[in-house]
Amino acid sequence: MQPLPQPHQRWIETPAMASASASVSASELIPVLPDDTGIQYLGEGAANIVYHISVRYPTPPPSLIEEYGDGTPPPSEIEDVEDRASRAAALHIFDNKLLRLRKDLPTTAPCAVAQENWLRLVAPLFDADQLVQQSLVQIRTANVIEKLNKELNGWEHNKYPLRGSLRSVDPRPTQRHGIYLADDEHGLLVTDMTPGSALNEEVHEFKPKWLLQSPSAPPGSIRCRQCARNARMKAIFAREYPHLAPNKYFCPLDLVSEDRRAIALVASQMDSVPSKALILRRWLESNTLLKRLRDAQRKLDPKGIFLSDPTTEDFCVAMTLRDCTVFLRLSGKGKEGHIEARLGDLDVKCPDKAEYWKATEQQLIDEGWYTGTEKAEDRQPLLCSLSSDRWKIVNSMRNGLN
Ligand SMILES: O=P(O)(O)O[C@@H]1[C@@H](OP(=O)(O)O)[C@H](OP(=O)(O)O)[C@H](O)[C@H](OP(=O)(O)O)[C@H]1OP(=O)(O)O
Ligand SMILES: Nc1ncnc2c1ncn2[C@@H]1O[C@H](COP(=O)(O)OP(=O)(O)OP(=O)(O)O)[C@@H](O)[C@H]1O
Repeated sequence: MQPLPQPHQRWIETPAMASASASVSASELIPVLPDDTGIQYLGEGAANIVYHISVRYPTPPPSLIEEYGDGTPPPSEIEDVEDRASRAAALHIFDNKLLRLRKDLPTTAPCAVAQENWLRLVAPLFDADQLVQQSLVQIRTANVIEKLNKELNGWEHNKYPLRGSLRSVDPRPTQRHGIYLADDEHGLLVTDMTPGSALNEEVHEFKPKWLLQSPSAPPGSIRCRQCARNARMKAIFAREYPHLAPNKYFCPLDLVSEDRRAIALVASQMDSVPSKALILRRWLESNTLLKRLRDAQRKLDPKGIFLSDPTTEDFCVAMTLRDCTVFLRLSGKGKEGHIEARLGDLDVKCPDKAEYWKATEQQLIDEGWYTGTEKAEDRQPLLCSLSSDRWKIVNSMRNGLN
């Protein structure tokens, strides 16, 4: 198994990386984002910022070529119109795409490297229509990063909208302030999974996280890895904000359960509107995507962080699959309803995170979060599907007894 690059040589010099830069040097194959593209902030996570893009089509629209009709124009005009038509056709690659740009962090890789890793290590694990597709786009010529970083910075320092900005207020979550975009040659064009203009279309986004117990969880665990992590986070939150209700969460094992009651529960936890929960339930009962994701998580890390080499590609891809996002686009109604499901946020993790992964696991074990033996003052309800008390607690919560 080929190790991923080590910290001091991160993201360079392996054969895979060399082929990435080779493909990038064939830059004529990578589309260029036109200078006058409209770029509008959509959202961000810890590592990337995602933007809506609107490219400007040449005017008059190419359909005019048909409107010349019988009065044949001079050849130069025809050439001009044809030229514009072919430029417009080339711009269609930007249709239904978002622009995803990485933040300047030690754990993010240049987009060209991320793309090479995604193509080689992630895309083969799924069908094309199960993934948010991604491809490189050149952004250097349009000075995109400089402009966008100014905008991000401006939001933090100005109370009023920047000139030319469509946003009236800072859309960035406060905890994301202070981190900006990396000055890369490339960005990624990704399948746009935001709701379309069609009536009733909406998108549900969630992280399925660890769909199986952690291989290094202690014997007798009554919480799965994610429920252990969530219980710990809830306890920290409760100490800091004793009067606020914590975020709701669900047990990821329920997402791939064969028990219809567990699926109904998780669907209702994911969306409290009954009609939406019903759509989610039907999808959870019938989809093959999440089980495929679970099986890949198992295959790529059967031993866990303490017994595997966390710097291998397999391990890093397993961790990637434990932190990806599912986008569900719901359209239509009732039985006519359709769901398009795709996995996104599949940048192969950096092996530099190994110490963090080990420390996280050790903490969950040592503090008793897996075994439900956390300190009495931090005690959290045992809502994980691995706990035999789970239904009793769920029912008492439903009856308002908890
Ligand atoms: O450690 P976890 O399980 O809490 O996952 C981290 C995520 O936290 P979450 O629990 O999903 O809110 C975390 O997400 P947020 O910052 O909470 O949006 C990141 O995705 C992080 O990965 P990276 O540092 O961006 O590569 C994630 O780190 P790893 O997947 O590398 O562990
Ligand atoms: N293909 C997409 N279609 C629609 N929205 C998207 C898409 N990709 C990302 N987004 C939106 O942008 C947000 C941030 O994107 P993304 O998950 O790629 O960031 P990240 O930094 O990689 O996340 P993480 O914190 O998990 O590392 C998402 O939560 C989602 O709301």
